[in-house]
Amino acid sequence: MLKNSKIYVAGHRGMVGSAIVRKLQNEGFINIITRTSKELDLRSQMAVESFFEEEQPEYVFLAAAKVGGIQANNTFRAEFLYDNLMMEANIIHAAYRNGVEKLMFLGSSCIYPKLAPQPLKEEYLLTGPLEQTNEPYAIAKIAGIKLCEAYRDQYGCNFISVMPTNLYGYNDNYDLNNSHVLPALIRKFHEAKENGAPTVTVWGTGSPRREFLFADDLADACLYLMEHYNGRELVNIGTGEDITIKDLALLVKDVVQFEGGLEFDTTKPDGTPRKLMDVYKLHSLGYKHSTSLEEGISLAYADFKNKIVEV
Ligand SMILES: NC(=O)c1ccc[n+]([C@@H]2O[C@H](COP(=O)([O-])OP(=O)(O)OC[C@H]3O[C@@H](n4cnc5c(N)ncnc54)[C@H](OP(=O)(O)O)[C@@H]3O)[C@@H](O)[C@H]2O)c1
Ligand SMILES: C[C@@H]1O[C@H](OP(=O)(O)OP(=O)(O)OC[C@H]2O[C@@H](n3cnc4c(=O)[nH]c(N)nc43)[C@H](O)[C@@H]2O)[C@@H](O)[C@H](O)[C@@H]1O
Repeated sequence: MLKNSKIYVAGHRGMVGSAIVRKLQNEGFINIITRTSKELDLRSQMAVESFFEEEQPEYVFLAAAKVGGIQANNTFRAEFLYDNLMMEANIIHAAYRNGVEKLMFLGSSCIYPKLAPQPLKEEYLLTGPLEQTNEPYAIAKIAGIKLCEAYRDQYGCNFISVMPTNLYGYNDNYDLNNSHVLPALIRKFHEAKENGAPTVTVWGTGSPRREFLFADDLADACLYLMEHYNGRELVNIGTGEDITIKDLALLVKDVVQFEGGLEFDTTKPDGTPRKLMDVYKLHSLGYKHSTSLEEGISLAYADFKNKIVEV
């Protein structure tokens, strides 16, 4: 990408999209185009085609999606399947029709089978049944991967797919019903501390393991791979380290300096027991994350506190 290349970041207001825009700006890219979902509903094929015909982007980061944690995925199953299918199909097809130089599709670690061997290698895709709570979302993401592969095979498009692990960071979603675990715990511990509550409720048993990558590190990896990777195969993006939900909760408790206890609500689902990414390919391509979980949680917590002050 040249500094004046026309780069479209779909989903620029989201946690990942905003991190990618921040990284592009910091690297001196001066021709970044964006649209909010109100300006451009990516589920509309006509609107997406008109946008691409008019703007003719050269590079596309496809970071727009219907995104949420385990409860949101399990509640809004139709929306997670339909919205994500429509957005990716419209953008990928319009990118092909308008001769986009290169497109990056963002999938997710939930595409891998629920009980696949750990750590998850890219070739484990479609080798077993998926986790039920986020199967619609995972199916949509797998369809996005297959679209990129098929457009490469049939039309020679340079469309690449990357699979991020669980993410957190600036501009995260802190809605307790729809968010992922880490932002939810940050908010719960903060509010418990402020309100003098004796305990914080953690969903599930606390025994599942999860891997967490700081969103700005993901953005770094996305730019690195957009510049250096042109392959057909998936690339996992993660830290290669995971932690139990219970130990994560204790870590957040310490960062927030909450002095009460934990309670576990086992009426809530645990989801996949473990989904640790094998990051050998990413590392062999020359990229490794830089933000530790402890440091990242402190940064995310500071951002959360700034946001509630803003409100
Ligand atoms: N967060 C994670 O833990 C995680 C983990 C793995 C992979 N990912 C992937 O990373 C990408 C970004 O995730 P995120 O956490 O940044 O999500 P996010 O914060 O919820 O942002 C999603 C973005 O998508 C846009 N969007 C949603 N529906 C749209 C529509 N119908 N038309 C146009 N834009 C629409 C939203 O735009 P507006 O703000 O303008 O409405 C928003 O900016 C997604 O592909 C997700 O699957 C996320
Ligand atoms: C990367 C993302 O992974 C997601 O799966 P997944 O990690 O289970 O999604 P999370 O919602 O982050 O849940 C991870 C684990 O944390 C537990 N957990 C504990 N307390 C909480 C809480 O207060 N809120 C939430 N949300 N969880 C909590 C939850 O039960 C589950 O075992 C997929 O649903 C997404 O689609 C995406 O793929």
